[in-house]
Amino acid sequence: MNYRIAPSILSADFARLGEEIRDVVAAGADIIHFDVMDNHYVPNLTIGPMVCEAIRPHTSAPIDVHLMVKPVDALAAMFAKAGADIITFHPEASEHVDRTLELIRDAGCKAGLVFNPATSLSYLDHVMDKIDMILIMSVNPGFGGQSFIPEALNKIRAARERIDAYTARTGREIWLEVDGGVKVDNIREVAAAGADTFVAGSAIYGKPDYKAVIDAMRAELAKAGR
Ligand SMILES: O=C(CO)[C@H](O)[C@H](O)COP(=O)(O)O
Repeated sequence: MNYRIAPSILSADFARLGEEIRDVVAAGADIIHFDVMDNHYVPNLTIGPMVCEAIRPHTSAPIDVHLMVKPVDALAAMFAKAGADIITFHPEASEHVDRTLELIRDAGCKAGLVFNPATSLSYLDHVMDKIDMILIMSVNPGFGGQSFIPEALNKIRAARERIDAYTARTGREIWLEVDGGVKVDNIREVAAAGADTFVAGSAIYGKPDYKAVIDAMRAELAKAGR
């Protein structure tokens, strides 16, 4: 299994964002996870396309933009222009999920749907061909540093079954990302349930030695048995 670790810059020092991004990539991160909150869809406010554009020259690692915004389409287009590689959004925040997925892909990015703890995976039923990543939230969106909701493991297993059936039929890979409360001490269980891409904010940026955390996560992943 090809595992990917995606530090969430939500927990980085925003006053030194470029340096924080270079540091986690030097420490072994595969992807930069970029949380966009609008104080409407979620009760918090973070960063927009201008910040994405500003950090783009600081790394060649993929920038994975998680849109916690409503409406979605205008901002998705702006992030594609600002240098995002992957753009995910919450299906219930879009009036036309299929259209938003197409908009993101037509702009040259990978597209994905995000599922809150209480959102049904049935949104996937008719759009698998237009999805490159599924993101399962293991916390309610809006804040870093929350505890992992154990029921998310069942949803990860269900998403993994859908992906494996789809890949067996089409040969096309879809990434399965998990976000919220992922730490060294639970990443192995999350991987065993079927995830291949792991967002971690406070677990990485909350410690002084990013490499030690990422190495410890990889050591746990090596034992996951998938
Ligand atoms: O999307 C998010 C919150 O909405 C964050 O990416 C997520 O919670 C990661 O933070 P942590 O690893 O500290 O839980």
